Amino acid sequence: MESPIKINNISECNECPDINETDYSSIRDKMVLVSPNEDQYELLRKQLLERIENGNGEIIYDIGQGEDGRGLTEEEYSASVATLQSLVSAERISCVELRQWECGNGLTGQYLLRRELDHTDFMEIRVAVVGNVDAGKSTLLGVLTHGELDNGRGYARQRLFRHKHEMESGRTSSVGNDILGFDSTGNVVNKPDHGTLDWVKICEKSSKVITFIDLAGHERYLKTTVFGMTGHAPDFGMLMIGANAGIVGMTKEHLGLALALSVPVFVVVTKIDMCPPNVLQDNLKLLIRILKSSGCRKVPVMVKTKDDVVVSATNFVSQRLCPIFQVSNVTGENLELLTMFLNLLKTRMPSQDDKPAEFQIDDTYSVPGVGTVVSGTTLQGVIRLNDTLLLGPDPLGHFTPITVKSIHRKRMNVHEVRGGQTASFALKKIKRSQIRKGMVMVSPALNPQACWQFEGEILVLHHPTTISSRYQAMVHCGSIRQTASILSMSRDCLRTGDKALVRFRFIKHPEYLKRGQRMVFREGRTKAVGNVLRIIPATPAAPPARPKPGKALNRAAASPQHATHAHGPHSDEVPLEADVTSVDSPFEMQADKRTEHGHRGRGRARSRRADKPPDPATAAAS
Ligand SMILES: Nc1nc2c(ncn2[C@@H]2O[C@H](COP(=O)(O)OP(=O)(O)OP(=O)(O)O)[C@@H](O)[C@H]2O)c(=O)[nH]1
Repeated sequence: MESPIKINNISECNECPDINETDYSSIRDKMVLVSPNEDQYELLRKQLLERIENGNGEIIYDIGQGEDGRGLTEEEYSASVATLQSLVSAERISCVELRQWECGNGLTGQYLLRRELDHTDFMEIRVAVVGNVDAGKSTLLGVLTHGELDNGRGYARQRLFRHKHEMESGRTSSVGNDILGFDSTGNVVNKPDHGTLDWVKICEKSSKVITFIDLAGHERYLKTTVFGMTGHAPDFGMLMIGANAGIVGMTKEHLGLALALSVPVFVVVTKIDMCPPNVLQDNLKLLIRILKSSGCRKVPVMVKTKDDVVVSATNFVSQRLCPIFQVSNVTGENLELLTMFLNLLKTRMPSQDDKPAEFQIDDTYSVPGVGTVVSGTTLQGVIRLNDTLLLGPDPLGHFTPITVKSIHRKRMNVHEVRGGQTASFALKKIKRSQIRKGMVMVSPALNPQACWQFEGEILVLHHPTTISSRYQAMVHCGSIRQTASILSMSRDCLRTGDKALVRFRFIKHPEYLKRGQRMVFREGRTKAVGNVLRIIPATPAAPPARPKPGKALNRAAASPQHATHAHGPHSDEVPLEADVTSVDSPFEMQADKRTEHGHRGRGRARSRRADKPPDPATAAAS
């Protein structure tokens, strides 16, 4: 079948590297693969290995595609496949046919080439799962990871809930992780034993592991959901929509969040087994209209066949494409298409091994027999056992040398971890209370600097009235989640749709930020998104002096409208650091109150979290 989107030549695919040093022009012709001479065979081999290296261990290889648009005869096609198989046979690379179709009078095809990794290594893709309450998020993850269908009454999700109140209410409240492993030929390796999954076994058998970041659908837990989207560095977002409920509640909010953070999104419409066809069609029409609207500017693609899966997975990294799946967790309809798509996803985060190491902390633990453990994402570089990194910033903006005692990836003991991979580190000689989410561990070569203040360019997506100086809201940036107040801005006030250059100041402690990072600034339904443009480094140990009241501040004091947005104990002056740290932001307290239920639950049930890192025994052994 002809696919709706055309890929004419493999060199147009995103994973194809720039070919610079070696001249591969003599093997570009599709006929070379049919019967290469010795030199051409060697060039083909070299090019293939280079492409796999640049593709982080896997590529999709096209056979029979050329400018004449004619494909190959059956004999030529078989000969090409035989050459390809011979090329990979000596290299521990698997070769699996993805699709074959007629093109002109001939045949063309696509093959997945994936490097077989040793049992301690695997590719890692993170998928944030978002969508309104009851869209079927936890159920789909239960079905995908445990291989058993749902009964439509909450059977499959039971395995994923982490807290007693979640079991009782059927609602997810925390950020949870579930994994789905694929071997080098694309088969799912998850094999639950009495309903539970052994993560280490899955990772050992996998060449690729998808980590689902299961986020809460209820508005009450939005703060946690935003944290999941920013702090867990997802490669992709999976937006779930219940077929008969359609686009309701938080669906648009979650889609907007993914767009704001430039996370490519695919949509999964669930419950098609229980939805009247006309309702499904109406909801799909609305979804397509929203995706195509000027706010989203996506190209929706209905995924109905394996061909559609391959085409959409190959073009997905472009961010414009938005594949839409229609599935049932009860009958299993179309779940094989979704699984195949997940198998073909590629990480968006290159490992950048040559750069100094950088790791952002998204959680901390105290594990009996092991000590303090931090979990998070390696943003760049390589971190090895016994490496000494700088941990910080502490409340004074200092960074402390810290030694990595053991490393776990998905609960599996490893010797090193690289950019794009999540990990947990056991640390020597530090108390858990000295570490908080949002801190980093970086190579001393980076000479890290903490900042109280930074400038960002922001776009206000929604605010009921006007935002002016001294307005306070929560800044989400990577795993940083802290209330910041606006010190000054390039405009008098900001309304929905306005863009401005804004200077922020954190109210509790300094943070480690980097230029170019995406940020979300939100409080309740108010939301602004943007980029960090300039960091104003703090002088360690000396809290910043009281800022001089500037133009914007005087204006704020003069205008009653501005004054309504000024929060904190001193409404017409920016308080000293000591003042603000002693009084929590009313907004943060408000937000905390909203998530109180979830937080209490998290505290109580922390030891039962599925993503809790080490099993004390194994970690201690390392
Ligand atoms: N008939 C049918 N029922 C489904 C399907 N998917 C989920 N359900 C049911 O829908 C209900 C809600 O599913 P959940 O997985 O808890 O929804 P959720 O999106 O995770 O909800 P939150 O955790 O609160 O965000 C459960 O009773 C599921 O059994 C489906 O494809 N078909």
